[in-house]
Amino acid sequence: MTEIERHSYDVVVIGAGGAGLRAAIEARLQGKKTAIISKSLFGKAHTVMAEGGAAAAMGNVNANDNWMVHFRDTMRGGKFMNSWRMAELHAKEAPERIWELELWGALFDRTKDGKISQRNFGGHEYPRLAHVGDRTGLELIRTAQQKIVALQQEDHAEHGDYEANLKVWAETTVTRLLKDADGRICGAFGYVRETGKFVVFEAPAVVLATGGIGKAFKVTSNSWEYTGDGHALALLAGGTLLNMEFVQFHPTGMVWPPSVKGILVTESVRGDRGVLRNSDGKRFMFDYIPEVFKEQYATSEEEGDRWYDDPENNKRPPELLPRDEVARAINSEVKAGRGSPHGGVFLTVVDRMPGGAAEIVKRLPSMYHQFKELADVDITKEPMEVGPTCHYVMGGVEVDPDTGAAKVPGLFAAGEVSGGMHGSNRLGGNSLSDLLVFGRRAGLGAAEYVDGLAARPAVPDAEIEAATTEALAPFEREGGENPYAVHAELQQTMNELVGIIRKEGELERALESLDKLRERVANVAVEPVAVSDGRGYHPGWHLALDLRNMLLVSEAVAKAALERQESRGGHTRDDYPAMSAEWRKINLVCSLTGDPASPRVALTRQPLAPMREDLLELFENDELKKYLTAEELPKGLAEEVETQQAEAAAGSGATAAGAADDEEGDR
Ligand SMILES: Cc1cc2nc3c(=O)[nH]c(=O)nc-3n(C[C@H](O)[C@H](O)[C@H](O)COP(=O)(O)OP(=O)(O)OC[C@H]3O[C@@H](n4cnc5c(N)ncnc54)[C@H](O)[C@@H]3O)c2cc1C
Repeated sequence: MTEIERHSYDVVVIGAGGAGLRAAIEARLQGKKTAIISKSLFGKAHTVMAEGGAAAAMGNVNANDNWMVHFRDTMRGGKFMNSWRMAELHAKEAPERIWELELWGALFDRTKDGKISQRNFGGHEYPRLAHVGDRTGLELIRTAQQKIVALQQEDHAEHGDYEANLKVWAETTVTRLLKDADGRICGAFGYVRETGKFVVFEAPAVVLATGGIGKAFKVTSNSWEYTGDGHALALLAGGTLLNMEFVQFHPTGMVWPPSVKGILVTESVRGDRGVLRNSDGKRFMFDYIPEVFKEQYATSEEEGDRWYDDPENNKRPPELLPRDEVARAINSEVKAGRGSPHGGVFLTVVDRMPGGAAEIVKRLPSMYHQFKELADVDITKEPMEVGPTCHYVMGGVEVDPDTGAAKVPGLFAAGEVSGGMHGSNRLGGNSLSDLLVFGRRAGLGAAEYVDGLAARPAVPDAEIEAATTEALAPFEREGGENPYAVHAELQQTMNELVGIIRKEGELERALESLDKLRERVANVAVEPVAVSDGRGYHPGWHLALDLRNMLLVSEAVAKAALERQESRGGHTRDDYPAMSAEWRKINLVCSLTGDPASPRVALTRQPLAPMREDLLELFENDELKKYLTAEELPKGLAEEVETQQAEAAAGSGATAAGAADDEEGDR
């Protein structure tokens, strides 16, 4: 009989990054007995890697900034596929969450007059990223942990037990969500990594805050824990995932040496005057300004450079276009044979800052050390070599924007694991503020859900038995596959066939490969180790279990990418290069179907909710016409567009479908 510990909570938060910690703090503040479960060490969540900052329209550096401008930028960045309600809540609440963080002890960099400093970033009209050098995520996590310790001290004073109402389960991985007979969440099942011991967390509400999926790709900026666990846990529990085709490839990852390929070079380098050049020395981004952004970006180097000191009277340089645009531009330069020696392009800050080398080191300390230590490159003297790297998944658990509730009663999600907020492409800096805004909302949503229950759901024994059997299965197989070999093949498949530029034939090949990999994943085997019933800190076993998750999310990404026949944000189809207003209206929703022992991803098309009239009014008519179909436009404008289309059709004999610029696209 396998030994299993059992613990009971009101709210279980899976993940100790920014979203998880903020959700847990909120649930505890609402009086709920809360557990935080994290497969990484406490304090080592992926959020600590966030460098650039947290976007919030506080207007500290440019008083013209406000939530409406931030909302507009976010919708533009996401190419209007965002859940507009999430983008609205985010833009309105982000400043409050940053000030709250400051009250809890965060030490942001300051402006000369003592306000929280804000820096420029791609796609943001005004300097908007609150930051701590280039270590903002670390400060966010440090502050949230400090708040958690403060709450634990309060609990100790009241109950004589620090963990009476808020306990952290570090290095503990959840492998299954548990449901009661009525299909409601009743807990989670996992193992302690150090000992391999199994634990059941009984709880009526679970918040998923597990981050992203980058480890399904070979070249990624993401850390080891990004194996799509939360996405897969939601699917396996009957939840749905939204628009998984949208995967962000950050334009600037390190390309050399091979051991560090993919590690991020923060966008702050470009925000702080860094420029991109090809092997001819040309500042090539001026050749890649898409139609939809022509109004907002400089067309000459001189104007772009003037913008840093006088943003009111100049347009921003195209190095600060949204990430998808910059990533595709770099990809095109490399493909055209104008890349750097190791397959990227050059990014340089040499001679670009008024304070010279000393200012570079001061403003970009982590980047200076990263290149010096990992690549032996002194960025104050030499350019960096950079190229696209899988960075962020916009797709994620389909949630109610206000409460973070997923489709399964009792399940909530926040942060990178959730979908909708960023549409087809996330703006830099919008994730850290997303974690705070929606982490808080999900914690609150979970607490209110628990308050509304007449009785706690019971955990059926069969659920625990099934989860135990599944977790032990890799030990039961003899002569099976090596999990590392299977993982390497999965990553290669995703990188090569479902990467930055996609084509129908390649996506079909990817799905065939994933089919074969499914059989191999079902056959991965590991040997017991010498301690703790054979399961004491056993990375091979951990990977064997994570593979199920990576396979499911890979299938979701590949299927959705094959279905969406347009190019938009983090989804570029070589065979459908234009953006289509008709496709914009469609969310692709993934769920699981078939044999529960070997489920398959099923896709359905779901209409995107039309934007509220008062939000539509925040945009210029010309901009709306570029994204929306005629019937989605405000009444007067729709009539104007219909007349134009009718005239165009009569003149050319062509059939006009969708909005005026529908098939013009933006790349
Ligand atoms: C290098 C880098 C720099 C970035 N810079 C910025 C930036 O400047 N600004 C910005 O806005 N965004 C930035 N991002 C994006 C941002 O950091 C992430 O999107 C964000 O931190 C995700 O936070 P999260 O709380 O959703 O997840 P995470 O911080 O990743 O936390 C996930 C947590 O879930 C846990 N977990 C996962 N699976 C399980 C499981 N099965 N069981 C138990 N626990 C589990 C993990 O251990 C971890 O504790 C950056 C990303 C990278 C890679």
